[in-house]
Amino acid sequence: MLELSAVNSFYGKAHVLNDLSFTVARGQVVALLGRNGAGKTTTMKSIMQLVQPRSGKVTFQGQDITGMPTHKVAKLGLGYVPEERRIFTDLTVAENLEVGRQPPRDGTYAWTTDMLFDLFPNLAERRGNRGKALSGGEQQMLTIARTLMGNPSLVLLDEPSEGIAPVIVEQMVNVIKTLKADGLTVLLSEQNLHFARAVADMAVIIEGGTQKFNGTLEELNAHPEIRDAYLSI
Ligand SMILES: Nc1ncnc2c1ncn2[C@@H]1O[C@H](COP(=O)(O)OP(=O)(O)OP(=O)(O)O)[C@@H](O)[C@H]1O
Repeated sequence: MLELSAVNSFYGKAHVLNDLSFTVARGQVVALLGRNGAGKTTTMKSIMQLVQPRSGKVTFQGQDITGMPTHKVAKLGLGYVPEERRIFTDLTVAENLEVGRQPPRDGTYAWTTDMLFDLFPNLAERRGNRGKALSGGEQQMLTIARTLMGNPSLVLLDEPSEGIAPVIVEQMVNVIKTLKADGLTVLLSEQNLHFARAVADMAVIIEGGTQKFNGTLEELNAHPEIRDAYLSI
């Protein structure tokens, strides 16, 4: 469904992604793992074309999206939840969701606010509260819910468990499992192997923008030396 082929991305002269190649198959949850500064966010941005790869190719549903403007990439059905929570603090939870509304595409889920409130009960309780009244974890949930209002077929989640309370992390695990059961494809970046183990089918590990591992979580579990070399536990 999504394929990166020999992607090289730079910030000025700094070469941050080196010949990165991996695929995300329809219906899979893939975890992009690596330490701080490994290049996870740059990979997400290179998929969304917020950073345009200098060479290599990004293909989504068979279409080459390399160099395409980001808003067009989003229109094709790629939803992006960046690491920094982007909600409108002066709008209510319900209003924030409305801002994200996009017409459904063929074959994708057509989310309604009621469906999202079922998925995120905390947000349902706080639907009339302004964004600024929410906790960090609730803001993270709202950012995800708002992205789902755009009816994406693939969601990119950049470090969804970062900086949120353990009880909310457990809810996030359930949300991702539900999305997978509903047929959504997910690529998430994580430093937290525990979280990845709970939700992901496949793991891609990067270090210094270079791929070090690509396989199932079972394969990764069978190789603790890879985990020790490239991940902080
Ligand atoms: N706007 C930028 N300009 C220059 N260098 C950058 C920029 N953004 C990131 N970098 C550098 O690119 C490298 C990869 O950063 P990136 O944010 O992709 O890593 P990451 O794996 O997502 O880490 P984190 O967990 O900190 O988000 C790092 O060395 C970082 O310092």
